[in-house]
Amino acid sequence: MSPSPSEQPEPIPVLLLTGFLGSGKTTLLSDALRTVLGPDTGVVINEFGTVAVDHDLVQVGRGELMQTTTGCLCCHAGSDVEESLGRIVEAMGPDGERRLRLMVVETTGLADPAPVVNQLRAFPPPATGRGFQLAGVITTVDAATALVSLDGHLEAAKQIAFADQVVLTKTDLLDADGRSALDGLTAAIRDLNPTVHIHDRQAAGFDIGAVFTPRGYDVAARGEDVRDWLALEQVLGTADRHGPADAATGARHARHGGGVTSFVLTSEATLSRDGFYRFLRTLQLSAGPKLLRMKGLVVFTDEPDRPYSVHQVQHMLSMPKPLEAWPSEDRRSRLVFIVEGIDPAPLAELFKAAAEERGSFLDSLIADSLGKWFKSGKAKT
Ligand SMILES: Nc1nc2c(ncn2[C@@H]2O[C@H](COP(=O)(O)OP(=O)(O)OP(=O)(O)O)[C@@H](O)[C@H]2O)c(=O)[nH]1
Repeated sequence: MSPSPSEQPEPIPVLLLTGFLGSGKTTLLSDALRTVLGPDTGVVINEFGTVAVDHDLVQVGRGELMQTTTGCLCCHAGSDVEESLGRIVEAMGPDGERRLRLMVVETTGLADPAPVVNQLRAFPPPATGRGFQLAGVITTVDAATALVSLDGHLEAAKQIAFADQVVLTKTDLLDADGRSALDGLTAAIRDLNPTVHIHDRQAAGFDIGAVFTPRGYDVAARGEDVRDWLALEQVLGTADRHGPADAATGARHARHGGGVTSFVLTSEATLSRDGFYRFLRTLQLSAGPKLLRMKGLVVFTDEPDRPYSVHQVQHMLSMPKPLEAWPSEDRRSRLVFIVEGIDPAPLAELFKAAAEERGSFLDSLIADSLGKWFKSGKAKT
């Protein structure tokens, strides 16, 4: 028999953390875990590719409180969110459910929030135990690239429309032109979501605790578009909108972004540092807006005991940064790419040549690859 409402314990609040590719979700979450979220917070991280990297970049040592899912949550919302949250509760042991204060679910940068929000709102009260309740949607917005992302990707707009808290990131990277464009970006956010709270991650008074405080999530406060999208999702269900994976590369052909694919490049062998830097430079010079996101861990031959994290978001490349230690047993170099119209095969060749530092071969490949990328039938002009 279900417990009566007066006996029903408080559900575990769930915060949804979303935001377009590379907008700073994992960085914000890591900071929150370090500063304001205690050991009573469970975390589910969903990644687009087949190889999880964010899990390694968040924090070492969260053990059973961390679950990673690959494949896109918005395509498998039903099973994945509930199962992952349930696994965390289970792993905490008999007393775990009572001790959990909060769950945070980080989606992929390409996730459509509508099916995930629908799912989180629809969890029925459990026959026993606490169950889960959506307690807020936090969306990170990259001040340096958001206007371009909003232009080409409906998901970026939907992520803002569903938020009750928007966190503007990377305002520290803006030059004078970027600063003056900031008013335009704020206006675009307000157009999509007039009542959202907007925080600047880099402002002196930024209150990360307030952003990660569970609250009620009121769909009625989010506007008509959000209500329509939620209703539409209920009709459409969670059909696989990313399409089948390519058998050879594991690349997935997404219908979300019209030709967005993901693939991963790995190397068991350590990489030549010079070769890898040339590989990065080539990417930055040639891929342009076709490269939506690249991230991963690499290990260099001259420093085999320490991995480096590497990030590129559209044209913005962050140089590799050393991590203090290996975050897991997996000691391969691995790079996850999310691209729109780049053929993975020449990129894989280029990466291999870089790893081996085949100098002149690398140079000839660079020239070849550029040609292949831009001649590719899949490439957009
Ligand atoms: N300068 C600066 N860099 C930032 C800021 N926030 C994030 N970054 C950097 O932006 C890059 C991407 O950050 P992530 O936190 O991995 O972004 P993400 O949204 O989790 O990325 P995906 O999960 O791939 O969509 C990393 O190199 C971060 O260090 C910020 O406020 N300022």
